[in-house]
Amino acid sequence: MSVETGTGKDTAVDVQGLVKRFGSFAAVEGLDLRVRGGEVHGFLGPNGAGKTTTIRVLLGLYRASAGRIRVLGCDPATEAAQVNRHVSYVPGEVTLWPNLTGQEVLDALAGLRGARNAAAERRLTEDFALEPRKPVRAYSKGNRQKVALVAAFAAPTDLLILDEPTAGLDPLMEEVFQRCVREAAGAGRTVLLSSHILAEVEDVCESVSIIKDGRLVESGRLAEMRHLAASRVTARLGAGREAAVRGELRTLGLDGGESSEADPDEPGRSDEVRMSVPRGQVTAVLGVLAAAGATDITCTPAKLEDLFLRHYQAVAR
Ligand SMILES: Nc1ncnc2c1ncn2[C@@H]1O[C@H](COP(=O)(O)OP(=O)(O)OP(=O)(O)O)[C@@H](O)[C@H]1O
Repeated sequence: MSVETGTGKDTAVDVQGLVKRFGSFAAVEGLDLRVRGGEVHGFLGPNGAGKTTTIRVLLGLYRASAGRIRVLGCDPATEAAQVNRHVSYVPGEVTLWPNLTGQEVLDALAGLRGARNAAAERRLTEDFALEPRKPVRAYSKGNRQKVALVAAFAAPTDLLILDEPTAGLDPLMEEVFQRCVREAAGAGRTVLLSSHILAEVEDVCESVSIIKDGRLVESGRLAEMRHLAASRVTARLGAGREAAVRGELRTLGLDGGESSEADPDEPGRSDEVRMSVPRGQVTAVLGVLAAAGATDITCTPAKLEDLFLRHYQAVAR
């Protein structure tokens, strides 16, 4: 199945003005979300932001209260079977039939789907070090998660919707997961990844949407976000230079930075200044610091984590 061509670019997920109410409570309030075909798209937001609710609407498990939703060109409210044929879904808490073995679960899931790539399944079972002969009731949370991941990646689907899929995976398996995501994208599949593991998102996603209180607060390509985010600059200033340097930083439109007191146990050491500097001003700031004879100058490029965390603060509704 090919993705929808609706906005000039192939769009795998196209959500406009989604509202989902539970009684009088709006879990999602006018959300726009667009995922282009073939990209790995991070779906971020604090607890309770509405990610799982949105995903459930995408899968046709919840009916939207309002909005236009298209998944691979289909409306999940009326074409859920069509959507589910072409979508792999992994929830954060996988529940499986406890009396079946891992392999029997994979057989059952493939049977329900009606399509299977047995070779991919065998390879993924090995990659994720899954013990397919064990009964599911003997599996740890991480192992149950692995069964769902093997089934999802092995299925011949165009879109993977992964809702906190790596909760419970150990670091080695996290690596396998990231490799699988990259391979899926390399094969032209689209991935929508909801995750609280910011490093994971930073490593595998090309673009992200951040939601809060059921609304989109930021969306875009990570490379561009990185470019917009500020760098961290620290330096040590000689005694008596601080006021002059702060004055010069203010003329550049910066707030002069924070400073830490000189360590009383090390009287020879001067004060440290720390500041957040927009990328375009880094060269000018380094020039000011160098001219003032600053030492131990460090400049750390923007971490996406800082950008993300900005949106996680002040969550209370
Ligand atoms: N079936 C439901 N009935 C009533 N309220 C619900 C229901 N499902 C979710 N909610 C509420 O909707 C809001 C959004 O929940 P949702 O699970 O979508 O958030 P989330 O972004 O996935 O959070 P988390 O990161 O914690 O998994 C929350 O306030 C939640 O309590």
